[in-house]
Amino acid sequence: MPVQPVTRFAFLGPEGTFTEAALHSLGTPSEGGAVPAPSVPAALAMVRSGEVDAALVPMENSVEGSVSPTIDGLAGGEPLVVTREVFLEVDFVLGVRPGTPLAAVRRVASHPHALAQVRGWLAAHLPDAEVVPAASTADAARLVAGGAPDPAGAVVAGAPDAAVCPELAAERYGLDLAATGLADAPGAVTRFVQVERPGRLPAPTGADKTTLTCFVADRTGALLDLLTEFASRGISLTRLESRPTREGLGVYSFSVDCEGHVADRRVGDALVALHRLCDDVRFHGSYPRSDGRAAAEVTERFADAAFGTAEDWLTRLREGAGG
Ligand SMILES: O=C(O)C(=O)Cc1ccccc1
Repeated sequence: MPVQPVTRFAFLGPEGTFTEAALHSLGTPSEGGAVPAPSVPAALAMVRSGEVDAALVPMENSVEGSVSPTIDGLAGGEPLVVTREVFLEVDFVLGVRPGTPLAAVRRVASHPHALAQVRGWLAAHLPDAEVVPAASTADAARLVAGGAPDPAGAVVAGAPDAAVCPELAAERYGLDLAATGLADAPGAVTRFVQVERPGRLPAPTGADKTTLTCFVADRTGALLDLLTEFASRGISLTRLESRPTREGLGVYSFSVDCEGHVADRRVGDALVALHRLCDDVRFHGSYPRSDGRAAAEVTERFADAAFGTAEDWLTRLREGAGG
């Protein structure tokens, strides 16, 4: 299959988000090839409509866990596949309009995942501030910059007066840094994924991941059965998330990242079993692990050769041979 170069990327915007930093860390795209989207669903919609070739969106964070709009955006709608992942260490500053002292901050805005990672800092330093969600960290910075103090020195109603954001976003929107190093858990890492329309399957590298959504019937042991298909083939999961299907309380799908590539026999074999077992399985791609770590010990029993030998044996049996 010919590999089409990705030239136009949507990213969770506006300018100055962690997602944009992650995109630039990939060395892509070229001038004018990065298009800010107002939300994750909007970025995915731009891929589906063909307006862009790919989107870079946050998938999960080492402190706050999965980013639901990304998980749900893959699970529903026209098929999309992950073709690359990238990790970025994130830390936060408090951006304020120039001249605003910390004591004057009444309302703090940011992306919910950022707010969750600075909860302790906010409780210690701004215990009375109202905390409001924004579409992204940079959107919060943009909103703060747009707010102006009224002549009496109070903040115009509605605008937040501080943003929890990357230092780059504070700079981009002309904000002062009222505080730096806000993260409650230093060294937190966010994983971003490159999402495309199906049609391009990255070649196996020996250190890959595969992403799936499994829709299981509402019955006793369904999750155990699903997990068994991976475990019995020596496949480790690197992420497992249950998400409501919106059909009613108690009806869930499972979003799974596992080690290995669909071209690996053990992964292909597990997918066949899951297809038989589940109401539906959506394949969201196989792609290289960004840490390059090979699947934890693919032992001889789970290697491609072992599957080949076993299948040859079955073929001989079906041809009437004994053994
Ligand atoms: O809002 C951003 O800057 C994002 O890219 C999403 C996000 C939010 C918090 C941590 C990591 C990524």
